[in-house]
Amino acid sequence: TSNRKTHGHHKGFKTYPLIGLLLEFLRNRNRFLDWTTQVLGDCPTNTSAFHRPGNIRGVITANPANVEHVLKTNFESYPKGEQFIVRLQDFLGKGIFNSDGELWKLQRKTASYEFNTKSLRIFIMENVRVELYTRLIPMLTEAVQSHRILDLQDILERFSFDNICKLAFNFDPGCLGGTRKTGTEFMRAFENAATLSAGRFLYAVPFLWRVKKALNIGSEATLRKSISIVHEFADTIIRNRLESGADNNEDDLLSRFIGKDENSAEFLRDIVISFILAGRDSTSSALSWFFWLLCFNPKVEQNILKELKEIRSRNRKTIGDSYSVEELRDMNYLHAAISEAMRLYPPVPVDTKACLNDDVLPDGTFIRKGWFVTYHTYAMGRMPNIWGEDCYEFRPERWLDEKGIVKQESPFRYPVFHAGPRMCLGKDMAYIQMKSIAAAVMERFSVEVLEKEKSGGHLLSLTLRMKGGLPVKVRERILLD
Ligand code: HEM
Repeated sequence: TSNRKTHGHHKGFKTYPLIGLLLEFLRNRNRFLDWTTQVLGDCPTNTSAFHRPGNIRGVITANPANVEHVLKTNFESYPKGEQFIVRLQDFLGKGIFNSDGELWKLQRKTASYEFNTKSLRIFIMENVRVELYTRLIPMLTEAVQSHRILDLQDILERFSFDNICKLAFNFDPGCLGGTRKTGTEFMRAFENAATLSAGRFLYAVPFLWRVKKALNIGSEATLRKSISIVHEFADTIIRNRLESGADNNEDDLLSRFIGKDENSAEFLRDIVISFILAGRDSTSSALSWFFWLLCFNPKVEQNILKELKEIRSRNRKTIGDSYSVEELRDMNYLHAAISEAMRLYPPVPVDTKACLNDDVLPDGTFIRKGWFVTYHTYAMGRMPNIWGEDCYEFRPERWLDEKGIVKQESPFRYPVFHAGPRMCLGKDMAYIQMKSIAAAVMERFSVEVLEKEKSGGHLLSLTLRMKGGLPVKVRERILLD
């Protein structure tokens, strides 16, 4: 770190006359997260202005007080904003993930009510159980027997895509080990639509995508095609459901939204797609990094296995039984280890809002109306003033109190699930899913990451994914209960 401080007197992002940050932006585009983490770490309040041509100006921050101000205290002044909404509109329409103001509030109200119902939790638990026992475990068992190398990230992405489609509109695409071709096609189209929409933020010339869209060429042509596949697919399910009229009483989110308000078929599609996007590859991202980190931390792995064993023996269970919600809740160490993995590798590493009024952030940084503000969750996990000098170490213990119970962390210091009125709705569901998968896999299999020193690079789309996937070999784990 002393080395970094000798770079010069200038703190923050360099600005060149005329071309702004363009040179540095282009040079560092592929290592955006680590570059910006280093710059913010060198700034006195971990906050810096950012400017690149096309009149893109804003503030990037890794400061908890600023995050609280933007996400909560002054929430009304920092919506998603036009820049965000315009780029994602073709794909997401007016869904919860891509709306502000009244439109957002309405969907949020229905959704937060439904996410707190017992019936939804039971539905989620059952979906996870079925996917684990009929797909994931058989697939890993087969890989043990055939010595096959697996891409664990791909498998986890398929798992969570199946899961979120069940939750959203009770459709099982069968992406993991299924034989349904249409399901996999839907997943691919969805992935392309998400990645290419996000790609609209990365143009060196910000509005080039509009030109390509108007001409329907290149990535914009692919995007249009992917979106139409996704939309047609969702429309068919929704039309059938609407036609079934009074019979429509399923446990999924679609039914819950049909039951609540008079929503048009198109709006229902927007709602469903937003939920699929929100719940799609965040848990798989978190778990991929979690399994990767475990390979460097065998002691943590042992501690998790010990905790699982205690829970099994307390509840007279053996390996092969599934865990209840209460048992999952008792897995404090596993919870801590997953939270710790997401501290270092947050599934949503940076997140941006628009600024509606001139304002001064709590640390004194001025921000002008029309600028953006980005809070940098990835950098925040690597700030010594938040987590201490050992912030680069993977240490689940930092999450536990003396009794071994998980401590609540301030969402402004750890905005992995966002914070304030727009905080993630799926947090509990995500932990249920991640803990169920981790427990079921770890007590049956040992996972060996291949080329573990080489892996660990990341790809940036809307979520943080591992470059080149996560190639692993699984072996049967013999545990003596
Ligand atoms: C480890 C897993 C997850 C992480 C780290 C995560 C993180 C986040 C973050 C950072 C946001 C804020 C995005 C923004 O508006 O700028 C968000 C929003 C949201 N998340 Fe999650 N999420 C996870 C899993 C899920 C799951 C499984 C669901 C299930 C459907 C879900 C549903 C949502 C919804 C609906 C929103 C939008 C809330 C709103 O705008 O009011 N999330 N999540």
